[in-house]
Amino acid sequence: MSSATRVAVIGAAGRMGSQTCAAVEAAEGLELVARVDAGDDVAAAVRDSGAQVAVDFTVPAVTEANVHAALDAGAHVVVGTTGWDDDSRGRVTEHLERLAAGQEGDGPGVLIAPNFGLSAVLAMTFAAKAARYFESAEVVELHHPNKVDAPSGTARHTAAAIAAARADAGLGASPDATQDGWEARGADVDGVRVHAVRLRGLVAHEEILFGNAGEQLTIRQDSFDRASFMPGVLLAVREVGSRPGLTVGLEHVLDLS
Ligand SMILES: NC(=O)C1=CN([C@@H]2O[C@H](COP(=O)(O)OP(=O)(O)OC[C@H]3O[C@@H](n4cnc5c(N)ncnc54)[C@H](O)[C@@H]3O)[C@@H](O)[C@H]2O)C=CC1
Ligand SMILES: O=C(O)C1=N[C@H](C(=O)O)C[C@H](O)C1
Repeated sequence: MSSATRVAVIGAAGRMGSQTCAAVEAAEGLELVARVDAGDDVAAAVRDSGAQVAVDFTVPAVTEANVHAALDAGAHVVVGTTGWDDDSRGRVTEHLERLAAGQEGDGPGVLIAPNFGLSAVLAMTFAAKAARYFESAEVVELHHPNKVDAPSGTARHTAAAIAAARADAGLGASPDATQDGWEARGADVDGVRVHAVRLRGLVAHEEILFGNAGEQLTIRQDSFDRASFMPGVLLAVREVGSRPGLTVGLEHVLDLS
């Protein structure tokens, strides 16, 4: 029997899922054992294939249920799908704790990464470091028009990290004299304005803008091709089994946090 890590991909027919299947098939030490998509029984597919790691690239409405099903089927889980919040992450943590309590040794791991692209992870890390030094901060995310959610998971994660850094530094709200037309000022994510562009030709891009009197810092990253996400996905697949509990963000795996 092969000693390769057995991997199931959920959302296998989608843009990210199909690339992930190809990347797993081409990767040394990994074996693709299940392609799962809408209409399939996730728990049965993961259990029957003997998958050790399940990767979820589906849609926000179903990703949490898929994670619980894959955990119950005995797999570690890597998640790239967006739509997670404190409540859904909390339920996964409780599930992981229940599973760990019922077994010897370390329990399973779940790694949720809003973005697997190195340029995006670095941009978020740099933005979190820069945030304390600037009076103003805003985020612009730009994506292909087939994307179903806005703002992007990456932009939410970026804005939350900026907001936390600003709070730690004792900064208040960014200056903003707007009285009318708030709908044009983007979404409010933890007090940081986030703007979403949907444009044919784009894949996934983010610009983080910081301003002080007389100066500006712009951090920009571009994923021109979904191939850019694959090294991060494969790294997560290889690492998740040695990280019991819930990890949020590839920055922790890359030692950037
Ligand atoms: N973390 C990251 O680096 C990245 C995350 N994403 C996120 O990944 C998710 C998927 O993106 P795309 O692949 O572009 O979407 P997509 O729409 O191309 O693919 C989604 C797939 O999920 C399937 N699906 C729907 N319900 C299902 C269910 N109940 N069980 C199994 N499969 C189901 C669909 O049939 C489809 O094949 C989105 O949330 C997106 O924001 C996308 C790119 C990178
Ligand atoms: O839907 C996408 O395409 C992407 N989704 C993720 C997000 O919402 O941040 C990651 C990346 O931006 C591509």
